Amino acid sequence: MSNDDRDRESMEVRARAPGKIILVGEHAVVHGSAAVAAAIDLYTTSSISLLHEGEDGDAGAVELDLRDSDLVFSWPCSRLRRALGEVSGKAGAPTPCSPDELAAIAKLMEDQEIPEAKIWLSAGLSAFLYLYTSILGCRPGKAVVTSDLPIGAGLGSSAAFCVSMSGALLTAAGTVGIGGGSGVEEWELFGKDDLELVNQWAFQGEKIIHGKPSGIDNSVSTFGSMIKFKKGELTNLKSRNPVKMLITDTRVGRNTKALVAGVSERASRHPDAMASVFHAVNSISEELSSIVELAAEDEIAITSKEDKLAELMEMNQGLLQCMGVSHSSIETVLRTTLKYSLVSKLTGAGGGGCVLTLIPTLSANIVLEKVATELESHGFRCFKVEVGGRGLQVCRG
Ligand SMILES: Nc1ncnc2c1ncn2[C@@H]1O[C@H](COP(=O)(O)OP(=O)(O)O)[C@@H](O)[C@H]1O
Ligand SMILES: C[C@@](O)(CCOP(=O)(O)O)CC(=O)O
Ligand SMILES: [Mg+2]
Repeated sequence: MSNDDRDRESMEVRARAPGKIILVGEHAVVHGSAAVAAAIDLYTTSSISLLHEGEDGDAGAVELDLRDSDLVFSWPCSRLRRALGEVSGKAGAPTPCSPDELAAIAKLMEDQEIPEAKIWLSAGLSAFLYLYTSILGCRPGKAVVTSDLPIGAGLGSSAAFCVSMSGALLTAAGTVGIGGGSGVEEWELFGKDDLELVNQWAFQGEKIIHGKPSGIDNSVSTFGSMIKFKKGELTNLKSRNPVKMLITDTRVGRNTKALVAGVSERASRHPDAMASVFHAVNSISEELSSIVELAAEDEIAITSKEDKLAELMEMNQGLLQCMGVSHSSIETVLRTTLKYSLVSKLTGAGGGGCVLTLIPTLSANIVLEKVATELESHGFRCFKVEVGGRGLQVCRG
């Protein structure tokens, strides 16, 4: 074992990746339209510690500790090798998870006692096993995950999970680099090429969780800021006065994979009508991007920018209803905020989950308090987030 390998084994690597809001364009982005998303200051943090193989021939285990759920999962390395073969870990670009590999991972899930009420975790566990074994091989190690994000609520917890995990695993493997080792705990940023690589791995993880992701969530979680995203192409949107958003979590659980599949089914039943819907969403996203950029260059006044954003968000919400992804809880939030002349739209996959409400700069705090109180009286949870911040960050403990 080289000194570098020994150093890596004795060190814990932590990576944190933000959740996101989609301002406009969800679902349509899966079908090739543009969308606009921004990172938010709620993070998922993954840590990896590599462990030594036992002296007595015990190959050790791969452990995943999901702190927020109070659940620990463990797979003996010998069991992983039997199921997946002698995977040795991969330093470069990812190879997509093959159907055979996915079937083997599904079998490995059967060994775990996932509580019925938390069965949705199995998609995240499968993505973890794929990422861990593909990057590090079947060597022993321990991963710990914590998150500020509500899970399965439209704020991109699946992407933040895949990005932070890929970042931590690739750093532990020595594939992407940060200096580290100063003993002082501080978050560092990766270089562009390293971020690109992490993003490619995270996208493969998202595919296991979402089925057919557009890649917008993992991209904004990796690179941060506010972005326009279309067909895999990312444009950074400069934004001098970040928009202020109130987020309302309806607490109605839903699943992105099922909602994305539902929209695709509707599109195959009504191809022409849905193509027009996706086209309209594309125009909305393009217009919203231009307004954000003009405002960054002081070409339009802030109030005029906010009026335009509000109108475009309202139009996008109507089209999301056309796609069949709204929900009665979302409609309740829309009606409630409209009483205070505030515009809202669902964010993420919809079907429940979170709703965005644009907070104009000139709106009084008292209005914000009143609307939040009324929303919470319906059993919803409101919170304010900072929009457009940093993406993936890493620290060696
Ligand atoms: N911290 C986490 N630990 C384990 N699995 C997670 C975590 N965060 C997300 N996931 C996985 O992602 C799924 C939620 O993803 P998704 O339905 O896309 O909603 P969203 O990304 O909007 O939160 C969960 O059901 C789980 O499988
Ligand atoms: C519906 C979609 O546009 C966004 C899904 O976001 P979330 O997983 O609900 O946070 C799907 C995608 O773009 O991959
Ligand atoms: Mg998701």
